[in-house]
Amino acid sequence: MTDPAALVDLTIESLGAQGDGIARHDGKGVFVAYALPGERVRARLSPKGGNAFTGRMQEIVTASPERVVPPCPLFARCGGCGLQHYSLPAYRAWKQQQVATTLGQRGIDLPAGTGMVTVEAGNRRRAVFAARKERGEIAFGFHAAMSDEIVPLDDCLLLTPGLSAGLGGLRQLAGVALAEKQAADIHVTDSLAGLDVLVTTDGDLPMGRRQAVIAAANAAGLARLSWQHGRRQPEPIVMARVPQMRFGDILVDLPIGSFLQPSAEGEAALVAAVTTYVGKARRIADLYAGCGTFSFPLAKIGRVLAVDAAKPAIAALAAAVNRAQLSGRVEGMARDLEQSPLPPPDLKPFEAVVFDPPRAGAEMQARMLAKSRVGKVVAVSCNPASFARDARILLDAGFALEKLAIVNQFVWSAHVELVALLRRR
Ligand SMILES: C[S@@+](CC[C@H](N)C(=O)[O-])C[C@H]1O[C@@H](n2cnc3c(N)ncnc32)[C@H](O)[C@@H]1O
Repeated sequence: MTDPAALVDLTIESLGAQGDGIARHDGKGVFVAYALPGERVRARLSPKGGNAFTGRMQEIVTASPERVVPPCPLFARCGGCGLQHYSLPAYRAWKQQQVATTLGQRGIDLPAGTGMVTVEAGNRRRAVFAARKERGEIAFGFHAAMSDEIVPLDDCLLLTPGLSAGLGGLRQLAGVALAEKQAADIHVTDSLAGLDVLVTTDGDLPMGRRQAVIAAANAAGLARLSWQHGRRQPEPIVMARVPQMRFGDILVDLPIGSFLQPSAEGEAALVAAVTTYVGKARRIADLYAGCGTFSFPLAKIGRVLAVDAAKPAIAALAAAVNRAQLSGRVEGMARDLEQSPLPPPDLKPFEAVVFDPPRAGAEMQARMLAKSRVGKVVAVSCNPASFARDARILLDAGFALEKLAIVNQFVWSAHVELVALLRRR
């Protein structure tokens, strides 16, 4: 049996779903972060639980020809990116292969012509930063990989220019907002009106610090600053301008902490695939609609019912509908689709149904769609595994997977987004 602290030489056979190199040792899998397929590496083992080891890489004995110099000096310290050391063509081919393998495990083949759109770095318009105050000093940046350590950040290649330019002001804000030993997550969206910031932490913002926080938010030019203690209602602290986004031609006021696709370019690619796949339809249901990312572009095709569990998102969508005098064209409905998926009678009016659930997928709704007479389903997913499970339900009910588009909008990470057209045969 291997001494778990032993140094061993390993040959990396493949990359796992999280982007770690995978080797075998003593009949067990070894996961080695930052190692690439084909490489020979020297690693120190530690048990990972189950039938696996973690291998901490000590040396690259033989490097892959696909290994490149990571563009960011913080790479492998900062947990924000996992795959900057892989050449772009190899990285893209691996992502496409990941989707093919995950679907293959459910007996689903990639349709002919499946392509991938890649979003360039420098377009991430949403990010969550970590901040903590220790001995009067503020640490502000991203967490190190699988660690509480905060890697300080002056710039980041992933972020939009607006987010990058805001980093100094956000650090100053965290410095005056947090008490000694207090930690916070700082959620930032680069909206059309400027930065929309939500601080989530384990306490209220006390009166004694409030004026300094308001001054720091104004000095940083934030559009809005909100504060959330645990899971309580977020409280707006500063509202200089209403943070808005444009979906199709329609301006929507963003609710505090609401979902938004991570980049405008990724969103445009998803919207293009969704509207093309829907094609012609008089009535469309947009399930897991958020604030209307797809609903408003789809409203140019047909009448849209937009459904989401988040009441603030549906209220924001409804307000935008009223302002744009789109009532009759787009209707919002707040509903939990996991607890109460739309049943076949409610699905009857729709010629096309779009769904874009969180990572867990839309299993209950897929079961209802399988029993319904809806002819066209367009599935958007950030998790190929739950997509494959839900698609299998539809395929078993007589749908065919006609088209698939992969959107690589999580640059230098192992994540992918995809859009699929399933049509009832
Ligand atoms: C991946 S986001 C997609 C949102 C929107 N389609 C977009 O592109 O901006 C998933 C959405 O599902 C909603 N959601 C999560 N759980 C839900 C549930 N059980 N029922 C209905 N909606 C849910 C979230 O509020 C969120 O808006």
